[in-house]
Amino acid sequence: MRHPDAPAPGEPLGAHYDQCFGCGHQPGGLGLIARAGEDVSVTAEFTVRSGHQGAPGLAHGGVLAAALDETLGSLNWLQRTITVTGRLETDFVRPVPVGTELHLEAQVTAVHGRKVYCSATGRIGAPDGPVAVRAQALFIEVRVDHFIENGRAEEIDAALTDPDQVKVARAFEVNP
Ligand SMILES: CCCCCCCCCCCCCC(=O)SCCNC(=O)CCNC(=O)[C@H](O)C(C)(C)COP(=O)(O)OP(=O)(O)OC[C@H]1O[C@@H](n2cnc3c(N)ncnc32)[C@H](O)[C@@H]1OP(=O)(O)O
Repeated sequence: MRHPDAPAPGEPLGAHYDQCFGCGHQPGGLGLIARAGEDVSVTAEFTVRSGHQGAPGLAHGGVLAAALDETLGSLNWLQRTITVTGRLETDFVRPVPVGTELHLEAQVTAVHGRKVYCSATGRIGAPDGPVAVRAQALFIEVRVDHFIENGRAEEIDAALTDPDQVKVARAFEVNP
């Protein structure tokens, strides 16, 4: 399951796309930073900012689901495949105040053909802090054509001519 050329445990994974809401450099994004873990697992952190609020002083549930989704999506780096979220089931266990550093971890639990089953947890304040959110997810392996055929032409054209982006696509897809 873990690809032999996967980043070593502890290695930062970087952004799969600079404009990504989760891991890219978007001013209103999550700014989530993920690292490779042991086997097929990752850890990640993101700090809840005022622009992430739903109720006063608390993180929006959709933002927390996005953080889980992004962390789960980072598992792509360890498998060297491209997968997208097919199903994401989320448990919101505790409210998460603005200013919280959320510590996330995710792992692959099973693979059946193109289907990758995985789970994730987000904890408040520390890797062993109280559990705030949990997710069970199904990711489906796709080819790079999934993006080329479905993405807006403007961004696709820019991505395909960006050497850094092409390098990322190659790092995910062993047989492009
Ligand atoms: C230039 C590129 C750079 C690299 C970019 C990296 C990006 C990384 C991004 C990471 C960012 C973070 C992550 C994000 O935010 S990813 C963004 C959010 N996700 C999406 O946009 C995905 C939208 N959905 C689709 O495109 C299609 O539905 C997919 C591709 C998922 C499947 O359609 P496809 O036609 O291909 O396959 P299939 O329908 O034959 O299904 C195949 C199998 O899967 C099973 N199944 C499917 N759905 C479900 C479900 N909901 N529950 C249970 N099972 C489900 C299905 O029964 C079948 O099983 P079986 O019959 O074989 O047993």
